[in-house]
Amino acid sequence: MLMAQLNDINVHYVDEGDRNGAPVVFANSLGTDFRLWDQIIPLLPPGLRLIRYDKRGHGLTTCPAGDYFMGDLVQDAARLLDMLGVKGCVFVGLSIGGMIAQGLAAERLDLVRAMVISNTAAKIGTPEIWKGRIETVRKGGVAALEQPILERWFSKRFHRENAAELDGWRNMLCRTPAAGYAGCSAAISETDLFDSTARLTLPTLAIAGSEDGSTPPDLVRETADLIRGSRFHLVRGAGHLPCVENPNEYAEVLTAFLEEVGHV
Ligand SMILES: O=C(O)CCC(=O)CC(=O)O
Repeated sequence: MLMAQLNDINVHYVDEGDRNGAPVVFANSLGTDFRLWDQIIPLLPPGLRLIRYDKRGHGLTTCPAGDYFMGDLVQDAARLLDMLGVKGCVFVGLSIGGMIAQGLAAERLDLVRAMVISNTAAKIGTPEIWKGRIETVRKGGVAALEQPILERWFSKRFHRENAAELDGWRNMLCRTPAAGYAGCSAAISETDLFDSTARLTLPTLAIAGSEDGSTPPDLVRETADLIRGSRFHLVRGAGHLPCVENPNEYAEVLTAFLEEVGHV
């Protein structure tokens, strides 16, 4: 097991593929760990260095008590990449992971040469929505929000046709520590990246899912439109986690982007 000892936390990560290859880094969504990308990794071209990690409060990474800030999450990513000696990666972030991507690109362009912002936005939800979710989770655990979250994460078709896999994602979600889910929710609640993202000029691919109940396509497109020259791809029939619902299409569009930016 790989654990990186950073400032105040230990981060669980995996560093696979070609250690001398061009680096691609993956950041997960709220309530998921780095297994989110399990189906994508084997579909990517050979020769890449593929790094995935569990953000604070998730997976095997330390789960501090209290509210987190987006700055903490961005610093964690930067410290991990510094520790691994990574420069000029393509950073792929989904939902809160996509917020981390935007924050990291704004602060550390030496680390990120291009980004994929998937099912995310410069601002997600409202402080009122997040306050309600945080209170519920701190009282009743993540399981108290399980049903509506799974409805936002996956299309109706996936719910109908993939009962066993859905159960696995439900388990991952419900086993997320309440403190980690609430801490990251507090970070999202306080985050509005509109101004800093509008100043970004790095190559960017935005991906949305047509059935996404958390970050609907229009919201993702609005953020993509802030970044000059960005591309937008809609995965039809998928919810908030298109890398799970349609890994082939997701890997295909990601590979095309990696080729376009000269990373493969
Ligand atoms: O998934 C995230 O990282 C945050 C967006 C969200 O609202 C997730 C959900 O629908 O529960």
